[in-house]
Amino acid sequence: MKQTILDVDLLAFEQGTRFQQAAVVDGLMRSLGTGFVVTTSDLPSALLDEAYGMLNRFFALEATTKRQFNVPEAFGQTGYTDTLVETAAGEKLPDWKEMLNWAFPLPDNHPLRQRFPTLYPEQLLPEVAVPGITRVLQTFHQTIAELQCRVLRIIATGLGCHNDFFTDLVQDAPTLTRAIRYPPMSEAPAAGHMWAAAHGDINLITALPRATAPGLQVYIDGSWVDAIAPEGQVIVNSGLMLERISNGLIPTGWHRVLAPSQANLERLSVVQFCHPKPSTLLTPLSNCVNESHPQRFAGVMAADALEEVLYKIKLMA
Ligand SMILES: O=C(O)CCC(=O)C(=O)O
Ligand SMILES: [Fe+2]
Repeated sequence: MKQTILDVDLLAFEQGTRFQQAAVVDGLMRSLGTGFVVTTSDLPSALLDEAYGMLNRFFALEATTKRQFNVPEAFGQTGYTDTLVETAAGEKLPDWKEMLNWAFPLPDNHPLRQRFPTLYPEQLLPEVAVPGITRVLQTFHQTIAELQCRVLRIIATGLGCHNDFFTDLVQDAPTLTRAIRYPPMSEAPAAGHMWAAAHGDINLITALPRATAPGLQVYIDGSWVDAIAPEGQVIVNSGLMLERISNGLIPTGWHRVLAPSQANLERLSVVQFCHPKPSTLLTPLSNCVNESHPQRFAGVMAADALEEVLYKIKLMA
């Protein structure tokens, strides 16, 4: 059967009849069989445009200025990451992209920060270079994080759990928002680099609002398909951690970012990786294990799974 990406109606789940709720859950689970689903976003279009405007100003700065916002010991979990650093697992060539990452700041003495300092670095945003950027990017982060929680409630229901199964797990987690600039391919240092080589994300789910240009492709039924988030909607893809928890029932959504043929085109995107707390033991849910689906994965701590991937993608040098 050909699988397709469906649009899931969050309000029908939250305010609809039992029958409507069941239809939403069913549609979401069918769609996530591809690793992807689309949903309406509460992100005001004006906020997204304001964020892209400020990010454009940041990425247009001199390379030496941008590098002042790099935090070497943060492994790409906050601040600026230069081009040609992140490398998809198993790939030889690094991606042709530069990034700014940020998360919700936790207090110094928060027990999760004390225990997992690598995953909770002191947040650094380029406020001095682009005044006002912190407020815009933090509002963006909060709005999308709340949207991801709403999607997770439907996923939890689809997995046969209480709809709040993920709510505590994502509280104070190192959920990360990432702005990416993909420079024109004509400026790449060698042939063979991609904007972002094929990969699955490590986290639970990732939200991808509209970008400034095409390029995102998703792997469905053995082929690469262009994916463009329509105005007012976000694409959500499932990550490796959700695949593990669901015992493979929800596969990881494989994707890549391929530059269109115009060699002088650049692209900006902002995506958010929704994480569980690093102390979470990610283990297949008993609901998802039966005779025809034997337990595929052992339990692993979320922090270990994340650090292993940060090492493999060359963020943890
Ligand atoms: O830029 C995009 O549209 C996707 C980015 C992405 O897949 C990632 O950073 O993991
Ligand atoms: Fe990704």
